[in-house]
Amino acid sequence: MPILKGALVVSCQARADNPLHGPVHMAAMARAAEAGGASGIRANGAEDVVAIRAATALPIIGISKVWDDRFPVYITPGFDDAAQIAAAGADIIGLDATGRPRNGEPVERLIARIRTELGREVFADIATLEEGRAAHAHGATYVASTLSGYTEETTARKGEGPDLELLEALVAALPVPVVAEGRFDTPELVAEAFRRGAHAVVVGTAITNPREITKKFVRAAQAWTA
Ligand SMILES: CC(=O)N[C@H](C=O)[C@@H](O)[C@H](O)[C@H](O)COP(=O)(O)O
Repeated sequence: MPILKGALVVSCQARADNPLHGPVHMAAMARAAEAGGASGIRANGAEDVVAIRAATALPIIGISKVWDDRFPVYITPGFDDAAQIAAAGADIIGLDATGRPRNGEPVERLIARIRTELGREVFADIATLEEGRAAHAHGATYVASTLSGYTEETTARKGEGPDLELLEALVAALPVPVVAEGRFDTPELVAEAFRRGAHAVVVGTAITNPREITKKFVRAAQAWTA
């Protein structure tokens, strides 16, 4: 199932250090997101994807985060990671499509194999316009601003809210659906993304990470009481 135009996709992810880590909590998050009107789910790891697949019929963008000190790429670095996520029930495979070194085959081959051997759409996480163009040329179905602020070249962007300029540039340059993802943490920013031509918007932390949401409120409380 594809991600439809105008979709609000909710990213349901919690790392091992998060009290909500684990498939039971992530499946409940996905059900809550669906009940709230979400049109898609992004999820990490085969266990979470299996549980979410059982909980909802919404399209799932599945990723597999694999950390390896030798390589900067950790979002679905290799074909085996993609195959596991597809087998778990993901409709669409999300991956790091930057040109950075990865533990696996070159990204162009990875994209081609996911499409032909797994029969899945590819959701390309990138950080720059050039990477977006390359991902499209390699056959990505969707191109998303996910990694802006998280690569060496773009770290300066991280403290600055979502990368609306990159979003706009991708929309102008590419004939494929461009998805806004990364620090879209208010309804107003979601509306702004659509105004700038986004096909869909993915929201994670601001909806599904109560620890980080609590921190924001606590900071406000502390600033007031200091
Ligand atoms: C850089 C990276 O690894 N991003 C990850 C990708 O899956 C997630 O940690 C983000 O939560 C997701 O992209 C949604 O973004 P935000 O949580 O800002 O709404």
